Amino acid sequence: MRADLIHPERHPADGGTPWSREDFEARLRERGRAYHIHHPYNRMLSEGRATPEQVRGWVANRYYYQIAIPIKDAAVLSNCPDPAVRRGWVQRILDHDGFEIGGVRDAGGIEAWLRLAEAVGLAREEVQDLRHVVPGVRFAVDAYVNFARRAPWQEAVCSSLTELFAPEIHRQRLATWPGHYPWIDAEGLAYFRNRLGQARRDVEQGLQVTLDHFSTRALQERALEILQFKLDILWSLSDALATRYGVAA
Ligand SMILES: O=C(O)c1cc(C(=O)O)c2c(n1)C(=O)C(=O)c1cc(C(=O)O)[nH]c1-2
Repeated sequence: MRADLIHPERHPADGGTPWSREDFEARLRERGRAYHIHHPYNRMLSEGRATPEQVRGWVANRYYYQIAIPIKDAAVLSNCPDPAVRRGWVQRILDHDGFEIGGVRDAGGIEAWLRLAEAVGLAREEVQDLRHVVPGVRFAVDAYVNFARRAPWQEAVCSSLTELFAPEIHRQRLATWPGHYPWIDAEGLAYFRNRLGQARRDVEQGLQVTLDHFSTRALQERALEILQFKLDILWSLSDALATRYGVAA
């Protein structure tokens, strides 16, 4: 992990005039230009140039990210002393792990991802035992979880803000995959549909915490670095997939 991400004291205490909330948010959103939606592996997937093996490789490897997310969110909770923030944040764990409360049952995002895996022709067992997960994906995802464990909780919250850009990539899959990949059972795409609403709610909370906490110019610049670190994690994950499965020109 980059030393400056775990040692905030290496940044100057006063980096100048703080940006307004609107300006700061606009700068965070502007980082979407480096989102993995622009990675060649994702472009291949969304433009219909992926083989079944390349689709399956992506789904099986992304499962490792899916199962890491609630562990990451539990790390945020464990570092956060504010019950009001925890009350909102705990919902993320339920979103992914599912729940059964008062007769209401939701199978959760990990189960939805396994259904996606089956829809693309993978057996649950070969996804759950992680046999397809390549080292670069493991390292990238583990870096995210480790950052959330060790950083102040507000920084871990900030690192989740790639979710600002996630609804667009989910919408892109919903719009393009059925036409390009008719061999995938459309029911398997439910994960992406479910995330549209969940990500919007997540982003509201994550953005609130970030805009409140990173209030000096030096902190705001640090927030941008943290977001870039997370963008790099997702980009590296796709790089590792491209190395393993190739990218069609
Ligand atoms: O499919 C994607 O491209 C994508 C990206 C991201 C992201 O930007 O981190 C998330 C998700 N999906 C996702 O489904 C999800 O639940 C999620 C949680 C988080 C997070 O950092 O807490 N990111 C993402």
